[in-house]
Amino acid sequence: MDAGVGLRAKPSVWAGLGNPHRSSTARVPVSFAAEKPVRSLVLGSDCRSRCAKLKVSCSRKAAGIEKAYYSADEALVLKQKAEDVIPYLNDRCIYLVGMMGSGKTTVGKILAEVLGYSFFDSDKLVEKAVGISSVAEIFQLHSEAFFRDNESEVLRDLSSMHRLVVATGGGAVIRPINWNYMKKGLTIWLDVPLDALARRIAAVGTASRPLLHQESGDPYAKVAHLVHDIAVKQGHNDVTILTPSAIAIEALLKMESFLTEKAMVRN
Ligand SMILES: Nc1ncnc2c1ncn2[C@@H]1O[C@H](COP(=O)(O)OP(=O)(O)O)[C@@H](O)[C@H]1O
Ligand SMILES: O=C(O)C1=C[C@@H](OP(=O)(O)O)[C@@H](O)[C@H](O)C1
Repeated sequence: MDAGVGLRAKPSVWAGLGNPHRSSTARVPVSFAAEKPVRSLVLGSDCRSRCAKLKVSCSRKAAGIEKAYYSADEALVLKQKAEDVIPYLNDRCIYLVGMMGSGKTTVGKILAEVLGYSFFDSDKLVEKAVGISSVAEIFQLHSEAFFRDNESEVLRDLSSMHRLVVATGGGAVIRPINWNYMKKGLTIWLDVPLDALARRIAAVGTASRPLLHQESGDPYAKVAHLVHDIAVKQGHNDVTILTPSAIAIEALLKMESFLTEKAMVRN
């Protein structure tokens, strides 16, 4: 079942999902379908493809929130909001999508922690699947297409699982098939203005993000249109500077609002 939910954010407040080229109206593309629980999976098991195999156990693991400090007050709100949303989630997976540096990993770890979900970074799963330790090297030794093939395999396999928060790669939205996989859970788009993205990436360097590393000049010029294309299809939202925990709280609020609305429509 496909669905979407909208939110209007105050201009100075982080919102969520969508198009950085448009302003403060927010829209969260959310979709779901009933699934059977699966405890483990084989990633990239299709021998017809060029994708490698990887067995991933889906036991709960520490999310590892190294940098995402939040106050005791925020921790309380996070806990409370998570408790509100959990009954409506029905163990569905949560996928974070957004540009490189939009905070998918940082926010995803917080969400996983407070929801009691397992956190996965799809880039890391691709690295494991192909046995190469960085995305940059995968691009160098193979190609972007090879990386994308494996990314789709990973997302396909994750889509049969439950209780995961998945930080997808910035380019995962390029392939429509990936949206089909992500539709089985809730998809949250973190929309961050390009200048803020550029500042964050400049702070950490582009070595781990080969798409940006290859570019001279403004590294976002090449990929910004992708966000626009998806935003047109999915709606948009606005994000200004807020802490990762504030963003996680907002994401929980959006999920709750969407899921309770759906429950009311059904009843
Ligand atoms: N809300 C935020 N405010 C400021 N910096 C952030 C925020 N969220 C993430 N960051 C920083 O931006 C960089 C990229 O974040 P990350 O979570 O790795 O993004 P992604 O997984 O989308 O590539 C990291 O250095 C992270 O600490
Ligand atoms: O999907 C992509 O095109 C990629 C996303 C990046 O990850 P983040 O979105 O986590 O920064 C990084 O691994 C690399 O540049 C490839």
